[in-house]
Amino acid sequence: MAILVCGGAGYVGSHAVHELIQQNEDVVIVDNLQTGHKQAIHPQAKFYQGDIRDAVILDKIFMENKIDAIIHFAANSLVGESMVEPLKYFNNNVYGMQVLLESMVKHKIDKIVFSSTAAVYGEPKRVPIMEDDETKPTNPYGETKLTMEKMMKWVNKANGINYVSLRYFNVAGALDDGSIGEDHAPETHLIPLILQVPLKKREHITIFGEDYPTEDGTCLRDYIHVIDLADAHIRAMNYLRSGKESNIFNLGNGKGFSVKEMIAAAEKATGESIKVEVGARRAGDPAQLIASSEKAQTILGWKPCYTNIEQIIKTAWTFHKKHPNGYDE
Ligand SMILES: NC(=O)c1ccc[n+]([C@@H]2O[C@H](COP(=O)([O-])OP(=O)(O)OC[C@H]3O[C@@H](n4cnc5c(N)ncnc54)[C@H](O)[C@@H]3O)[C@@H](O)[C@H]2O)c1
Ligand SMILES: O=c1ccn([C@@H]2O[C@H](COP(=O)(O)OP(=O)(O)O[C@H]3O[C@H](CO)[C@H](O)[C@H](O)[C@H]3O)[C@@H](O)[C@H]2O)c(=O)[nH]1
Repeated sequence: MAILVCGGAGYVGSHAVHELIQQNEDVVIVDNLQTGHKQAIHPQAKFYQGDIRDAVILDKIFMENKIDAIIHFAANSLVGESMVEPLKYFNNNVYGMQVLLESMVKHKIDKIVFSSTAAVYGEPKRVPIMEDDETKPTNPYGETKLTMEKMMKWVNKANGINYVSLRYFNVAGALDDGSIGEDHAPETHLIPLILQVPLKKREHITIFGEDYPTEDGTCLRDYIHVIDLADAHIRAMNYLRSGKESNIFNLGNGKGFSVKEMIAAAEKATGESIKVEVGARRAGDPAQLIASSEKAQTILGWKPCYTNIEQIIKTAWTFHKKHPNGYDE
């Protein structure tokens, strides 16, 4: 039996595939390569280039392979873009989930592990955030992910498809050897943008606002290493395999780092000084997002291995030094 990884050529998906194959799982990938990279596809995975909104390709995959469970990463995930093109997000994320679930019902696949996000919470009323805290997304991206969670909830009741939704906080880092890592275009995430300065691809990093109600005035985020995240997906899949009920888990390290602390940590990790400018706030940024991952620790037995922020940044640095222009060059 194989695992179908939707979006396995992307940043998080490629690391999850790597860990699945390390654990001797058979992996099938479907990815339309809209943001994914051929070079990130594990050579031992069977790859179908296609779109999850295409029921015909899903039929073909389910008929040609014995699929035990699905891990679903395929989505659009830029908060800013979702504010200006919300329908693109509803189409790819929500309609994509609909076609995938319909196909799962048709082919009697009853397990799915889903990439959700801290963006489902919106502006948190308290930190650390717990899974049953209020969900009130402040952007269409978060709204689509919450809708996708609700679709799984109702399909679970009606059709018996069991799910685990993993609400990630800020994903960071790369495989230790730097063979795969984060390559988004445009890049919007803080760590790869900071690292573009010592790579001489960017003059300085702009801090988006230093007037937040935090100790140094910059936003606090909870950074979780992509390999710890991959491990959580495998645990979630095995949790479903053991017949346990559908569930939702936060995934983070439980500690917030400010933008200024991240820049200082990157200077230490790279041994280079990083030029900084302070700019205006970015619309929609909550002052702090910090996870309580207690539930994942208790129920999935998950424990992050990468808790040192410099070490997390170092793994990203190894990837970027090896691939200064991303995968394609
Ligand atoms: N990176 C983060 O910080 C973060 C945080 C929280 C949640 N997430 C979620 O994790 C998932 C993966 O994020 P990522 O950073 O790896 O993104 P990514 O863009 O690198 O990966 C997504 C992959 O899915 C593919 N894809 C998208 N739409 C598709 C479709 N319709 N059919 C087939 N393939 C399709 C893309 O080509 C890409 O390979 C996303 O669902 C995202 O919302 C990411
Ligand atoms: O050039 C930059 C880029 C980012 N930041 C700041 O750095 C922090 C982290 O920003 P990222 O863009 O790296 O990450 P976000 O916290 O905005 O977003 C992440 O968490 C979200 C959940 O809220 C979504 O899941 C999203 O996909 C995921 O990348 C924010 O305070 C942001 O304002 C800067 O100061 N300068």
